[in-house]
Amino acid sequence: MSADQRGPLAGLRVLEVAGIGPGPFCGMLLADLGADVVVVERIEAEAQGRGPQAIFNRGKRSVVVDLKKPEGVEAVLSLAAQCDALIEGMRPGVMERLGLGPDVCIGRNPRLVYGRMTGWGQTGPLAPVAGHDLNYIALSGALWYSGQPGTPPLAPPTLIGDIGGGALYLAIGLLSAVMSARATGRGQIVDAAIVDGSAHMLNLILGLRPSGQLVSERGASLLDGPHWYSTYRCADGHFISVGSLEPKFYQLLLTKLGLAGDPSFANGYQRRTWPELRAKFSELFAQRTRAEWCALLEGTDACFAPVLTPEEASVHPHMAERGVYSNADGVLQTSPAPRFSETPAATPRPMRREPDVSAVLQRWTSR
Ligand SMILES: CC(=O)SCCNC(=O)CCNC(=O)[C@H](O)C(C)(C)COP(=O)(O)OP(=O)(O)OC[C@H]1O[C@@H](n2cnc3c(N)ncnc32)[C@H](O)[C@@H]1OP(=O)(O)O
Repeated sequence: MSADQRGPLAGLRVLEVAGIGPGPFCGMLLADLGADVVVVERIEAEAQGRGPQAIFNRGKRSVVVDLKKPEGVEAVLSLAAQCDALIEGMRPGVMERLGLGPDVCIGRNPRLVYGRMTGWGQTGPLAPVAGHDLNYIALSGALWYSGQPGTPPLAPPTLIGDIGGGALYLAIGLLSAVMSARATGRGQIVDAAIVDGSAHMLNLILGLRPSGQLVSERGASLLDGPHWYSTYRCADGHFISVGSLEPKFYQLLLTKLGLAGDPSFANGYQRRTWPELRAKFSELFAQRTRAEWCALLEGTDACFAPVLTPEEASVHPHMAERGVYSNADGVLQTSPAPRFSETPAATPRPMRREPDVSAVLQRWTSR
């Protein structure tokens, strides 16, 4: 184990076949927490610069291998034989065609956890076709919930599908299967599909259906309709958020806004009042700048926060004190999460390219 592999996953060896989006993000998460992640890059892989790879490949090492050559496939099999987990995110069937399918890899290493990251999953009528985050969450039911009446659904770019429903579910799947392999000596395949993960994430809000707090009509549910759970534009064009879900916090918000005595807000929990009260809030919040609303509401129990850009977030006193963002190597990025009291993660360093596969094998077989 090298000195920079610090964190709760130190000693875990992961082989990542280079892909796009959720697979590499999962590899970054594991590397952030101390795993030794080696990426199998394509021959034409760009040199690591300040592109997107600079962040999601941080903390990893890489080797360039041509998987279209038998010796390249054999080299990757020799790495698979020495690691705990493998991540691949190609179209179903591609790894098998290359001679690197789960049967072959687990045949070489019975304890291997073989992680497969896709949008549609390994099975089902859509499994073989191309798609991206937005398509996967649209099909899963997770996209439907976003948006206001009369507007098309809006999803935070790739956060719900690629990251929430994809990379994070792959990570928990891999770590669960590694725990199981350590107990039983048997590895297995983890089929992490964004349609499964993003649908699974819906369970929290699906729980609101029986009570009628989640309904099919846009803008009429507990978390997309009320004026007290929304974002608003301020006088300077910036935005703020209020999320005063509980009556005592709503009352405080009204008091702070000077609306406690206004009878129209007294029934603010009744759905029929929401469109009118939302319009009133919009008018009110448009009268002052974001900074003025922060001065009035931030740091109180009114459940308020300004909507910040990542650059602004990085210097906000709360975020800065916790060191959530860093500017490592001149690239704005966020720090490893979550935090561990006994095995803190190391500060991520840029990916380093190994001269060849034998350099990795030497490290992986020397301990
Ligand atoms: C913004 C987002 O939503 S990101 C999430 C995108 N979706 C996914 O990742 C889901 C799973 N992946 C996929 O469905 C597909 O990989 C897609 C749609 C992303 C891309 O499709 P394609 O570009 O057609 O790639 P596909 O995965 O089918 O094949 C990869 C090719 O690269 C080749 N390849 C991969 N690594 C190497 C290597 N190191 N050396 C040589 N060839 C390589 C494979 O052999 C394969 O070529 P082949 O079909 O000739 O055998």
